[in-house]
Amino acid sequence: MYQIKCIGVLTSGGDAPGMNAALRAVTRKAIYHGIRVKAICRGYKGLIGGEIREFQTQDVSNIIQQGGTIIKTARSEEFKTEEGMRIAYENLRKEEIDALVVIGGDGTFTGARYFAQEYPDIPIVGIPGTIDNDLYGTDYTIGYDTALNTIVQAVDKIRDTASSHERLFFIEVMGRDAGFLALYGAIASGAEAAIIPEIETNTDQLNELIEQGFRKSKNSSIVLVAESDITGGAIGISNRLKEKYPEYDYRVTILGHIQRGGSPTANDRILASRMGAAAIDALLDDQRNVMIGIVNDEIVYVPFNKAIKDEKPVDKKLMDIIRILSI
Ligand SMILES: Nc1ncnc2c1ncn2[C@@H]1O[C@H](COP(=O)(O)OP(=O)(O)O)[C@@H](O)[C@H]1O
Ligand SMILES: O=P(O)(O)OC[C@H]1O[C@](O)(COP(=O)(O)O)[C@@H](O)[C@@H]1O
Ligand SMILES: [Mg+2]
Repeated sequence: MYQIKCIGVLTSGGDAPGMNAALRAVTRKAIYHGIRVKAICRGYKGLIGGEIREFQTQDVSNIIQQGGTIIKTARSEEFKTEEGMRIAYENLRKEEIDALVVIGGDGTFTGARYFAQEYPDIPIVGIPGTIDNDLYGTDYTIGYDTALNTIVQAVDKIRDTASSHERLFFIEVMGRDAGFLALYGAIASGAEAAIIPEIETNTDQLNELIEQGFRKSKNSSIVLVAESDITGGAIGISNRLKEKYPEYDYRVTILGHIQRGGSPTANDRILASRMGAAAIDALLDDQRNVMIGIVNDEIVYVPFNKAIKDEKPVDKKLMDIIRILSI
């Protein structure tokens, strides 16, 4: 069996609270096992650019509570090319890195999978770091819980104005093409509805809300809308409302990047610590091209192709909960 002597670690794609906690766990667990650690700055972009430096245990001191990622992140078009991948591989060889831990989302794992096909001698393990929670094979991704809590805090504040002015608010949350933040954010904030891309009857959802529920017993309403071309986002939905029901006094709030920042919650720190340690265990166990997942509180290994390609289902019954609890 080939023994891993040095790993590279990078964060890639959108930053997520808890990425630093994962970086800390990967670094310390590797060093604990006598493996050297090299941090690659700015994701695949920095791998191509050779932005690589060795980390000691003190390099990850005092970061468990910090949002963002101290080793920076980036989205790299060059890594999608043959030439970009070749340069990346040469840099790994030059640095004597013989395995890679990538912390990111579906795009990061797609890149890792193609890279592994081209250069199979470098085992890669992925850690799911994205607020979107859109990866199959894991109940949670790092950053999702923090983003959800940020959404709830923001909606609580907006509700003050909604109820004082007796207004309807459409609040857009992130998620790319996934509705987890909108759906669970709606339940946790007591919103009257969630409009998510996984349920394609958005017009019906809007009509149902307005005709059956809205303003029967309340003078204000909050609707969480997942960003997506399918939903049209909060602006798209509100434009449709304006056409059909011009009498409503409504406002649109797009929460935007506040959802990506801030100190990670205890849950995200624990998840990141467990997943970071598990990534090193996986490499020691000769695993390759797998994402670390968590299912029913147990660590699992999910092949990259499954994590990326398989649809992660949302529990549509939760829409009923929102509807029933907002009568
Ligand atoms: N098809 C691909 N081939 C090679 N690399 C890819 C591919 N898709 C994504 N990547 C790499 O992964 C990076 C991060 O992906 P992105 O979708 O931006 O974020 P996330 O990993 O958070 O989903 C991209 O900037 C690119 O460098
Ligand atoms: O910050 P950017 O580059 O505008 O990207 C916004 C996108 O990144 C996210 O915040 C996180 O997505 P990823 O984790 O896939 O990068 C999405 O919810 C959002 O659509
Ligand atoms: Mg993604």
